[in-house]
Amino acid sequence: MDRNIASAANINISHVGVQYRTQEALRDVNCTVRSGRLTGVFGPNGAGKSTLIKAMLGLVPLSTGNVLYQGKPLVQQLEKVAYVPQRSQIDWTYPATVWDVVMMGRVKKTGLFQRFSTVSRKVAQSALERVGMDAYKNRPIGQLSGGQQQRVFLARALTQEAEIFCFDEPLVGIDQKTQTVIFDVFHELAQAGKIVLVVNHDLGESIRHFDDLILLNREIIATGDRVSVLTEDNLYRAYSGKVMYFSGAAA
Ligand SMILES: Nc1ncnc2c1ncn2[C@@H]1O[C@H](COP(=O)(O)OP(=O)(O)OP(=O)(O)O)[C@@H](O)[C@H]1O
Repeated sequence: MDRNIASAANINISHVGVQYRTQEALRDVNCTVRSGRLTGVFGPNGAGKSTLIKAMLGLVPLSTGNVLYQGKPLVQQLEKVAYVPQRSQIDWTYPATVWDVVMMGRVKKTGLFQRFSTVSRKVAQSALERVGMDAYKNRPIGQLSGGQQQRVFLARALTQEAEIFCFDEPLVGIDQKTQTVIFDVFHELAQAGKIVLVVNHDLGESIRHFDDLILLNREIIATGDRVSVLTEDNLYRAYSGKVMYFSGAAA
C-alpha cells in the first residue's frame, strides 16, 4: 500500500453529503487528503468546492458522513488548521493594519486579550518577510492590491504554525509576483509534511504545481495524483464537455 495513504496524518473524508435547504451541494464524497502533498480541489462553478472545505471545518453541517484527521473528527482539532476564505468573504473596510491581521494568526496560541510574546512577534515578522510584505506593516488592509491582500492572509496562516492549511481561491485576481510567492510557500509547506488544500478553478498552466487533485462536481469525479486525475474522460465528466485546459498539465 502507498506509504502516504497508510499514514495517519492524512484527512479522511468519508461519505460526506451537504444539503442547503433545497439544494444538494455534495453527495457521498469520499477521498483522502495526503500530508506532504499540494492538493487542488477543482471543478466547475457551483461544483461544491468551497462547500467541501467548509464541511471539513464544521462551517456548514454535514447531512451524511464524517471527516477524520489522525483518526479523530477534524472539527475537534481546529487549532491545527489555518483557513483562508475567498477574498470576497473578507471585510476589507475593517480598520486593521497588515500587522494587526498577521498577529491575529497568533491569537489561538496566545489567548484572547493576552499580550503577544516575543516569539509570536518574531514568527509574525518572519511570515511577513517570507511573503514580501514587511514594508507594508502599518498599511490599512483596505489600501492594498488584491495580490498584496492575499499575501497578507498567507502570512497570517503561516503565523498559526498549523498542520493543515486550507485556501479558498487564493489565485483569483492576483499578480504574477504573488502567484510565485504563493506557490513557493505552498511547496515549502508540503515539503515540511503539512496538509495543503487549495480550491482553484483555473485549469491553466498553474495546475502543474499541484501534486494531487480532487476533481469534483457535487460528487467525486476523480481523486489522486495529478496525472491520473487529468484524463480527458474525467474532465469531460466534471465539466459536462465544456472544458479548455492546459494541455501540458498532465505531463
Ligand atoms: N449558503 C448557501 N445556501 C444555499 N445554497 C448554497 C449556499 N452556499 C452555496 N450554495 C449552493 O451550493 C452549490 C455549491 O456551492 P459552492 O460555493 O460550494 O461551489 P463552488 O464549486 O465553490 O463554486 P464557485 O467556483 O462558483 O465558487 C451551488 O449551487 C451554490 O449556489
